[in-house]
Amino acid sequence: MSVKIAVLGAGSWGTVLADLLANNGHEVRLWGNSAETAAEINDHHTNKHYLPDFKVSPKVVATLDLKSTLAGVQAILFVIPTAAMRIVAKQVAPILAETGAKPIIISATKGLEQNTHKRISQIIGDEFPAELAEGLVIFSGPSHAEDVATHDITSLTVASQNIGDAEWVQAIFMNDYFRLYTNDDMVGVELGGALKNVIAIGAGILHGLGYGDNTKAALITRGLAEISRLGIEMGANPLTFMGLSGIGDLIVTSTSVHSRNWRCGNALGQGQKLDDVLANMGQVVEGVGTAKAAHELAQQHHVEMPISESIYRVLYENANVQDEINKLMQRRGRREMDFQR
Ligand SMILES: NC(=O)C1=CN([C@@H]2O[C@H](COP(=O)(O)OP(=O)(O)OC[C@H]3O[C@@H](n4cnc5c(N)ncnc54)[C@H](OP(=O)(O)O)[C@@H]3O)[C@@H](O)[C@H]2O)C=CC1
Ligand SMILES: O=C(CO)COP(=O)(O)O
Repeated sequence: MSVKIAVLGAGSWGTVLADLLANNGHEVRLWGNSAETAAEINDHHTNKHYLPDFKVSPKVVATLDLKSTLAGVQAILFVIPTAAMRIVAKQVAPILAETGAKPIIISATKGLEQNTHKRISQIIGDEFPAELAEGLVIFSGPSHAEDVATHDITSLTVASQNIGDAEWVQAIFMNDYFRLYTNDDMVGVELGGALKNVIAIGAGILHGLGYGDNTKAALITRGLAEISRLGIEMGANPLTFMGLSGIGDLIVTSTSVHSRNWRCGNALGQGQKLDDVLANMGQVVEGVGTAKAAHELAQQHHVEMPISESIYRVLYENANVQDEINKLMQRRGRREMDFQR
């Protein structure tokens, strides 16, 4: 099966996924907002700012015009930062309405919207008619663009309320190094993908401070406990957090030098200022915005998320990291498997 697909977002993940789809035999248009990047991809088959050593398939066509990018496509893959999701969705929806096209919408974005705390599926639900939004497929799991670029074996989750749409997406992406599993738990898959970024900032902080492997394993495991606690309260299937979009993504993001969230935390642990770290990253660090949304959601749902709350205070209230670690260690003793509030 060969399909026509629009990939929206010419950053690191969008570029690698466009390349993978083109190599799978699909017709791919990669839309971005930078004329310079589009020219570089079309003329030199590189995107050096985002992926310095990567050669993009010459079959990927980079575009700047959204209307022509969307013409005749069977699927649209959003791969832009959470902060741009609603802005771009508002540009896409009227173009589809004008032509009556009904492509499958896919999102590989991981985050929660600032102020509303909405998941990506809820933003899509606000901006697109129900018949399109209901088939949305969420694409999530342990997958650094840098590793997929070198065809490292990678497994992900594709979640949809409409499992037939998830299976269609599974089929167009799978190849000998890329394996996808379907899931119908949108809440669990989306929350796992968003909230792990906050814990990954914490893992980076611990590394930057010189803590060892025991500490990092404790953070990851107790981080998963609090992600699960909020997720269960918000209607997720607890088992989803044991899957690729849960523990899988939490492990990769909390242990890899490729992770922007981990690198942000590492720099903070070494004493750098958040504003400087973000200015120097040159790429999105989703966990910073998500930490605020997680803090607000935890309060709203009366769920204890002590690690995420500490990271929130470090990021937004200039709290001292060592004081926060001490506070976490001095909490009263708990039962391990307590997923109640
Ligand atoms: N990188 C990875 O390994 C993975 C990333 N993800 C998720 O994918 C999403 C995108 O991440 P990633 O590709 O890494 O991000 P990058 O920071 O590498 O790139 C972001 C891209 O989005 C573009 N963009 C930003 N705002 C707009 C807008 N309003 N209109 C059009 N394009 C816009 C940027 O354009 P410009 O260059 O002009 O600023 C840039 O091309 C994030 O939610 C991330 O968590 C998920 C799994 C893996
Ligand atoms: O989600 C990711 C890997 O699965 C990418 O993580 P970072 O955004 O921290 O680089």
